Amino acid sequence: MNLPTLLRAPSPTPAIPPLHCTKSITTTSYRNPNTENHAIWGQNLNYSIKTKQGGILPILNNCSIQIPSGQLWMLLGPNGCGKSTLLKILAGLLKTTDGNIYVKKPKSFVFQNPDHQVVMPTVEADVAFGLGKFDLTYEEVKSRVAKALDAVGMSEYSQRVAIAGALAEACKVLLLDELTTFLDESDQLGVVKAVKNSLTSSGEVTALWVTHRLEELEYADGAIYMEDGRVVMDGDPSTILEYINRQQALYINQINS
Ligand SMILES: Nc1ncnc2c1ncn2[C@@H]1O[C@H](COP(=O)(O)OP(=O)(O)OP(=O)(O)O)[C@@H](O)[C@H]1O
Repeated sequence: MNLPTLLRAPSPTPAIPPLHCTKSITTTSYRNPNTENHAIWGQNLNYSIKTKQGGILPILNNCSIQIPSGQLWMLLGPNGCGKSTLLKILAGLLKTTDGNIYVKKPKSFVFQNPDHQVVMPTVEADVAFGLGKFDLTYEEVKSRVAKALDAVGMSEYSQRVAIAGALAEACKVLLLDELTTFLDESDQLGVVKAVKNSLTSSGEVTALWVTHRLEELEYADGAIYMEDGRVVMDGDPSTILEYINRQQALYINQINS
């Protein structure tokens, strides 16, 4: 049995419906990177993949982004708009087709599923260690470990361990991909607060956090909204939230009419 692959159930429906916007609204204008004030900067990033049929599928289209140092920014947008791709490009896990990038180093990418970290969080594996002497199925071990972690209020600890691993490396930039997707509401807010506290106490770590959960915006210093492979809006989280709520209302009206 592969203990590190223990997974939690996926969270309920994403908060953001497939919105559609046809033009840029209030994106910042991007000049040369100010590396003193910005930890993350990307200009006109393009990324496409080759399809099995030999065609080209564009994923990012002239996508530009900049995040001030020492702040927590959230990256939002409908499913498939390119958030994870952008994050992986900033992390250096994917190469852009073209565009310019600056990301302060050291940087670390924390995956949605903590089991995908290169250095595995050992929380679940440690809890499961004593179960080796029993003849249990994978599902039984998974369920016992989940219940035991729940019982001591540690369900969200794998994510925290993954983040701690990044902080231990003295990372200047944390790139966090939907960390709270597998967590319930109380664990979710615990992880957001842990990241926010780490940033506040260090003063020099910058984090970009991909999320679908609008309630997390409360903890953000800034937010970016993407559609169709590009940034359409960035800045104050409450302005982004108003925009998303307006678009959601329009979307619901459209499907009801
Ligand atoms: N290797 C790949 N092969 C085919 N399509 C891909 C590949 N990688 C990404 N895509 C497509 O690119 C688009 C953007 O993917 P990405 O995962 O970046 O979106 P996302 O905004 O993070 O989505 P989600 O919110 O659902 O996680 C999606 O339509 C996805 O299906």
